[in-house]
Amino acid sequence: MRLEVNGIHFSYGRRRTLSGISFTAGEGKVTSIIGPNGSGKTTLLKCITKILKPSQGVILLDGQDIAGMEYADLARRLSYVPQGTTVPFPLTVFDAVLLGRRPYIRWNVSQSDQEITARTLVLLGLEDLSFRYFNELSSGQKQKVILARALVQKPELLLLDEPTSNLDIKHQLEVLAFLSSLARKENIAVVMIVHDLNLASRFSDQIILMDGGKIHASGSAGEVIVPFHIEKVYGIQAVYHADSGKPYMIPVDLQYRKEQ
Ligand SMILES: Nc1ncnc2c1ncn2[C@@H]1O[C@H](COP(=O)(O)OP(=O)(O)OP(=O)(O)O)[C@@H](O)[C@H]1O
Repeated sequence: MRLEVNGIHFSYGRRRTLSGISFTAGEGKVTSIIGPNGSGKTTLLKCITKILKPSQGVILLDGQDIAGMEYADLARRLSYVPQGTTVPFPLTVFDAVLLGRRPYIRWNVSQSDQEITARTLVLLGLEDLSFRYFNELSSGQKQKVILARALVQKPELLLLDEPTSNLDIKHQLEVLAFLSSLARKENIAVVMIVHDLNLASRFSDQIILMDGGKIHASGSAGEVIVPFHIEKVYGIQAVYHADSGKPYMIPVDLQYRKEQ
C-alpha cells in the first residue's frame, strides 16, 4: 500500500496545528515521524486514520482518497495504535488480540481468526501470556499485546504512536527489528511516531522531522539526523557518530547555554 499525504492543513478551532504536510510512505518501508512535543505528530496520524478531518489537502491510499472511503473499508486496510491504548473490560490476552479481527468477523469467530491470533501471539513471544488477563499485565507486556491486536487485523498500512514508549531497551530493539522485518516480508507500510532519534535512525527507511505543524526536513536518517536540523528544531547540542552508515547522537546540553 502506498500512502500519499498531499498538502494537508488542520486546525483545532482557530489554532493552526498542521500546515501543508506532504509526504509518501511506501509498502515494505518504515517511516518514522520525529519532532518535539506538540509539533503535530499525533494530529497527523489522526488525520490519516480519518479520526480528524483536514481543512485542506488529500490523503490517498493506493491512489484512493480516504475522504470517500467507508470506515469499515479503512479498518480492513489500516491499523492504528494510539498512545496508551487499553482494553476497557476484563479480557484474556488471547481474546484481547482476537478483537483485532473485528473488521473481518461477521457473526461468529472462525477457525482462521483463532489461528491468526495464535500465530501472532507466538510471533511476538506472547504465547505464555495468552490466558492472563490483559489488565494484570505490565505496561510493556500490554504494549506488545496491543501491537499484536493491530497485526491480526492484517493491515496494509500500520500506524503506530510511540510503539516502544513502555518497553525496556531489549524489547525496544526487539519490537522495532520485528516491525522493520515485518514491513519487508509482508509488504506493509509502517508509519510510526518515535521520540528516540537513535532508534528512528537505526530502523527507518525514511524520517520526517516535524516542527510547529510543518515538515522541517525529511529523507534518510543521514539526511535528517544532522546537527543543522536537530539543533534548530530541538534546541539542543549533541555529539554525533555513525554506526554502519546510520547516525546516532548523544544529547549533551541545551542550545541556549552555547549562546550565552
Ligand atoms: N483535542 C485537541 N484540542 C485542541 N488542541 C489540541 C488537541 N490535541 C492536540 N492539541 C494541540 O495540538 C498541538 C499538536 O499536538 P499533537 O498531540 O499532535 O503533538 P505531538 O507532536 O504528537 O506531541 P507529543 O510529542 O507531545 O505527543 C499541541 O499544541 C496540542 O496542544
